[in-house]
Amino acid sequence: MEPLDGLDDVDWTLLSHAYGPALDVPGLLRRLASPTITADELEFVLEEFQGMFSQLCTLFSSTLAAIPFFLAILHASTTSNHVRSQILNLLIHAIVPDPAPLPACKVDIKALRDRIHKLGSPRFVEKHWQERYNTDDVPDEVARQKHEEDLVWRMEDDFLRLRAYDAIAIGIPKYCTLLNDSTASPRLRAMAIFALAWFPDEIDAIQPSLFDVLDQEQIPIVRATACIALSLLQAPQASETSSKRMNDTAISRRLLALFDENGVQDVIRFSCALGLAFAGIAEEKHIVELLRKVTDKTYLYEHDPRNRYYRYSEALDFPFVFSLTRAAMHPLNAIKGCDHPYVPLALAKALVSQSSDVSPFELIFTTMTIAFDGRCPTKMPPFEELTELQKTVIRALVQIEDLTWSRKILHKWGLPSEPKELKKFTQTEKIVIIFPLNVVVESGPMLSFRGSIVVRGGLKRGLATGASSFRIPLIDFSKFQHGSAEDKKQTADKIVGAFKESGFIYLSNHGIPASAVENAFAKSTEFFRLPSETKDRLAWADPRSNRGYVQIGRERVTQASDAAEIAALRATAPDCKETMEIGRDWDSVWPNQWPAESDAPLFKSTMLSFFNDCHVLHTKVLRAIALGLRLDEGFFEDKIHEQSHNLRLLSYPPIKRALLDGEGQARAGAHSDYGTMTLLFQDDVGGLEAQNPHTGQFVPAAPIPGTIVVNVGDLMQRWSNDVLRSTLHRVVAPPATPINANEAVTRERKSIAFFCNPNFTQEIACLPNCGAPKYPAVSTEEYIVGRLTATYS
Ligand SMILES: O=C(O)CCC(=O)C(=O)O
Ligand SMILES: [Fe+2]
Repeated sequence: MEPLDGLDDVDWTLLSHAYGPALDVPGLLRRLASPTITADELEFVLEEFQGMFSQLCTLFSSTLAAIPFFLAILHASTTSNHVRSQILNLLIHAIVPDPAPLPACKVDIKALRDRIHKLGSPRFVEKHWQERYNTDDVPDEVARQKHEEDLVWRMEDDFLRLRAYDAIAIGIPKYCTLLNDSTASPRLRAMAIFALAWFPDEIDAIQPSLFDVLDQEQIPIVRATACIALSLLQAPQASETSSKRMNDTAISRRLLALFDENGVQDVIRFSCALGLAFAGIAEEKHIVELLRKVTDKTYLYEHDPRNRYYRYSEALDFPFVFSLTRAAMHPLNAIKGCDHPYVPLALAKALVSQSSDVSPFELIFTTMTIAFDGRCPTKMPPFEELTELQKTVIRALVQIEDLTWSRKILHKWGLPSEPKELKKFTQTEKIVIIFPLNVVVESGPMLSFRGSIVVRGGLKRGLATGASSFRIPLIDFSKFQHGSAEDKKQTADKIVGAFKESGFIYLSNHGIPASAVENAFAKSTEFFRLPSETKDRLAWADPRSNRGYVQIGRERVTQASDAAEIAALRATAPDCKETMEIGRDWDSVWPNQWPAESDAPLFKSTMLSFFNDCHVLHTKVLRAIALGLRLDEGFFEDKIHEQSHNLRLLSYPPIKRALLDGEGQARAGAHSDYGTMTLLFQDDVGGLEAQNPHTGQFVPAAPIPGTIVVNVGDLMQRWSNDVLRSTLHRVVAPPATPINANEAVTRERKSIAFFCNPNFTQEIACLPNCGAPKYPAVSTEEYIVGRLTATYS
């Protein structure tokens, strides 16, 4: 049979993908099946499919229709190894939006089947209607039908995912035969193993094939991939009771034995440790193995896909992980310092010696979390009341040069972020870091704590594998506000799709008049031109208020020319910017800090009106998010109406190029925002960049006139159970203009950010339709105040 028999029997005009009707799908499939496809053409075709099918993490009718043809091409003898690997990658991304080596990333097929089954049960629609409207009445026929349509629409994603899952599962025997097909490349074998990991219901059929890989495979990374796949296969689905014992399964026994095998390669030992951590049965030696990867940049360096990222290449790296370090970090996060004190100590040591490739921000967070046994005290006790472990960790923090973007974390723990203040807190004039346990991870810990770690919670940031392109889509919001019902749903899906994938969108036709934005920028510019003394009188004073003028970077930096002075300034003030923070104006406790009307005419009224415009737009975007998550459109309304937002005017002064050339220097270092979402208005200078979570690369979010950049914040990521992504971003300097033979100056930049928050008393517990909760519920206040207090000190 030709692989594409039947392609023309499908009416592709009736089907759609992310970019509209699926008319181009048959042509692309033909090109993919052609044995003479060129490398460039293949790259194009794959990128198209990637975008259409999995870019938005949403399934489309054409995805389903294309699956049998993908399987046929996979089977065809004329298909190259490379195309086969790529097909496997596409197929798995269609059913597992974020395939990473974590049980939490599995699709919960059992729950999916249950949900769909329930919809068909007698009188389900009526019962659901009665619950929804809290009534004992019976819906009339029109109401019933409308409710049923609505339910079906809400479950469309579930239907498609389950059908896609079943369609892709048909290929399992084929994926298994690839494992000992002598013509299959190592990369293809690794991809086939990766594909097999997502079908726990078929574990009986798959396990023997993967055990064969452990016995016979020669290439270490392929064997290592099998270790991870096996542990994922046996990890319980979220809806199953986690009491399923995994310490005495054939798989766990295999991994335990392999870990200890003489002469086994590091990458296999590491993968066994990861697998045992999933199973909740990691012992100290396994934890140490994971710790080693986090604290030693060079360990397994050559195996880390992050260091050898080739798009669509046949390079042999882990199909599962984007970064081995991040994979290792995840189980470590669940450890308690009282059980395993060597873990936070080793992490603190890595922080000070900069021997980890994890950002200080994340490393501090994890180190502190572990040192405080997973709890963040509501009030930091006096230093002398802390445990020795906690003292050592905090003393280590004093040694870190750049704490700028770690302020949020330090404040969360009630610690001052100024190095001087922090030093004072530790009461040691001369800071000597003592690592009392002489933590040398390489040679194993000095203490012998026995215990296991349980993998809890989810993935902080995506570890999606494979070649995923990063787009910040431009979305026409008028289609949501004024379009047909269908337009509205599609726009909501696009927004949610993009928030799942990149966490960033551009919004055009957003409804805030251009004149309002222009006025806000004009008044902001006038404000920052005021003399320093005038601005200083409005100084930001209290973190709970989070209102007022903040001068962080200091204009001094731009004038400094003496090398020693520059170095000193760099150490203390890497971010060169000043800001003005404005909150809701009717707060009885925390008044805004307004300049006198005579100093800044119309500043207050302009900003208050802009605050309101932004609040209104943010409620509309949240309506779109609600729809896109298949919630009631008004779901968020009563959770956000108190307007606990923060309007921030930003001004980045012109700066000599040399000052921004140093390593890590940026106008604003990489960070994520902490609220639900941020509306960002920027001038035409540029410099904003968002991090592609798949590759770690920063991608410019260049200014597009008339649009607003909207990004998801940490609180929304947590609220949505990691379904929506809070993406790291930063501001770098655009090209500089030479001012003389030796020096160049970068233009000044203005931006306005509107940070949106829920009501402070709102409980943030996993939203409906977002999977099994990974995080305990917290109130907004509990979550944010620690971070809000931290904005600047
Ligand atoms: O100035 C910008 O464009 C971004 C500022 C930002 O990301 C922030 O203040 O959180
Ligand atoms: Fe930001």
